[in-house]
Amino acid sequence: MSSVRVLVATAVPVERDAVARAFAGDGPFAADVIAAGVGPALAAASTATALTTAALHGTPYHLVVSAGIAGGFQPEAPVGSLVIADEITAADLGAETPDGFVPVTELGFGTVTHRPPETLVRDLAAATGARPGAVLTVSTVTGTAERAAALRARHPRALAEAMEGFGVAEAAAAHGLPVLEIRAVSNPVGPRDRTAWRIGDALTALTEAFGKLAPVLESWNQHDQ
Ligand SMILES: O=C(O)c1cccc(C(=O)CC[C@H]2O[C@@H](n3cnc4c(=O)[nH]cnc43)[C@H](O)[C@@H]2O)c1
Repeated sequence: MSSVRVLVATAVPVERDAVARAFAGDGPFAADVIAAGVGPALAAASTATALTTAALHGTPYHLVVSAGIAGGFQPEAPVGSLVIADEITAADLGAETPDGFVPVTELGFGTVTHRPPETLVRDLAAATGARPGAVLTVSTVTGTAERAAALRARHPRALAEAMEGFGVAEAAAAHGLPVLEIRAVSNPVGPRDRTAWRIGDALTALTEAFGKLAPVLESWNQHDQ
């Protein structure tokens, strides 16, 4: 393979622009960055459309990345820090029962977790300083300490929650492609407090992280493909 082609799916245009800033100028790999929309369903639809279009044009992607800001579980993922998913899990895809939440997999359907390539996650974590761990995908932003505690009780390895990773991962899986999720923490997961958001700091951290991706992806391209 001559050059690795990467599709980065963010939710909104400010995230897309933060990632694209890191790719300004000639780089050793081709990356397209799209604002795929907020939430897992729109993210999945937009990502799948982009992947199919590229494949039909004879320029398929080799890797898909979900990226953007996220809520960080405290104290493991402080505001401004970076997280890379070693597990992308849909945390609210299931059924509420008298005995608690049951994931769809236990109801006999589908999947709730996608796992990014282990060595790539390890090498990107080392290159960017991102902490590896589970990143949850939710359709409703957590707004209470009780909900944050319940999520952590069900997912003790969770470092962050966001709203698109699982949708992007489902689209990648439908195309047989590996997926990553890289998030910069803009707010703590927990009680709603808009004064605690640090979106600018998180976007800066996102640009810095993507600026460090190239050598790792090149080496992955040569050795793991
Ligand atoms: O209104 C609120 O209280 C509130 C709190 C945090 C985030 C939001 C959003 O609408 C942003 C959704 C957008 O950003 C990602 N994101 C950022 N922080 C979180 C979070 O704590 N939980 C889930 N998603 C978050 C998400 O991926 C969306 O793209 C509103």
